[in-house]
Amino acid sequence: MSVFPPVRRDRIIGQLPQCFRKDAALHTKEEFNNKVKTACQEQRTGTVGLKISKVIVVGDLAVGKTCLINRFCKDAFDKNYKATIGVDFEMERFEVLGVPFSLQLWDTAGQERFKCIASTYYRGAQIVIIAFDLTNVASLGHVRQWLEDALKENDPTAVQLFLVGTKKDLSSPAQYSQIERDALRLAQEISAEFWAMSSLTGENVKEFFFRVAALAFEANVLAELEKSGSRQIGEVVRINSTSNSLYATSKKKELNCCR
Ligand SMILES: Nc1nc2c(ncn2[C@@H]2O[C@H](COP(=O)(O)OP(=O)(O)OP(=O)(O)O)[C@@H](O)[C@H]2O)c(=O)[nH]1
Ligand SMILES: [Mg+2]
Repeated sequence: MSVFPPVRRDRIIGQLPQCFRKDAALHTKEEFNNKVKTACQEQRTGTVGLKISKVIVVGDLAVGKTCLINRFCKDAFDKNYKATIGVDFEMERFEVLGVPFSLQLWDTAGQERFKCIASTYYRGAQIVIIAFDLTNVASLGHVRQWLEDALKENDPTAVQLFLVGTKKDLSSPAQYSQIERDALRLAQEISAEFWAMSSLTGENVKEFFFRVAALAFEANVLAELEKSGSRQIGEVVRINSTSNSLYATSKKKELNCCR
């Protein structure tokens, strides 16, 4: 008998959720990797079903990190700002291609005075989400610093990186297209997948977290297959080695500067 509660019906992922922008994506494939699909069908996903992948959400104070997590996990939105003190976390259980998969979402403090507490929780992250406010250019300017801090505690080559613009409901179309241009350029430079969303309206929030869960799951299954000597089903698989992976060759080089 499973010790976990059943997965919610609205957390079931049967198809690969698509990226937001093809020019700033971790990969642009339309479907899950074939080796992953086969492994799931044949129930050869090893320990992935028992794993909990750690996700950290970082970024300037008041950019909307807590609201983002609350919109997805609780379908709630609070217009009053309450600073996160240190960290907080939520667990989210998914079923991906029939296999249970969990994300532990760590909501961290953006305020300078709480940063040193929060940064002690960065370690062991598989996914780093850097949030900035689409109506605040300075918050986009601080993204590289957040990246550097997050990667100090983690293996840059193992981390999947997302750059998320928040508060889309507050930006005018002209303001949005200007900041999106800069954000796309930065996302490409740091090998991150770019998304824009609103926690107030919920626009793109569920799509984004489904994409995060799916890509984290895919990477975990590929790693598991590699670990268990996947020669039975073909040659050894390397994560990020497909031609569709936009950042396959640039990732290591780019991220070394942030160590
Ligand atoms: N209009 C609008 N307001 C938002 C949105 N997301 C967050 N806010 C508001 O922005 C303020 C800050 O949101 P938080 O989620 O608390 O920000 P935070 O990044 O967690 O801040 P720290 O915990 O201090 O790092 C709050 O007043 C929210 O209501 C959004 O999508 N649209
Ligand atoms: Mg917060």
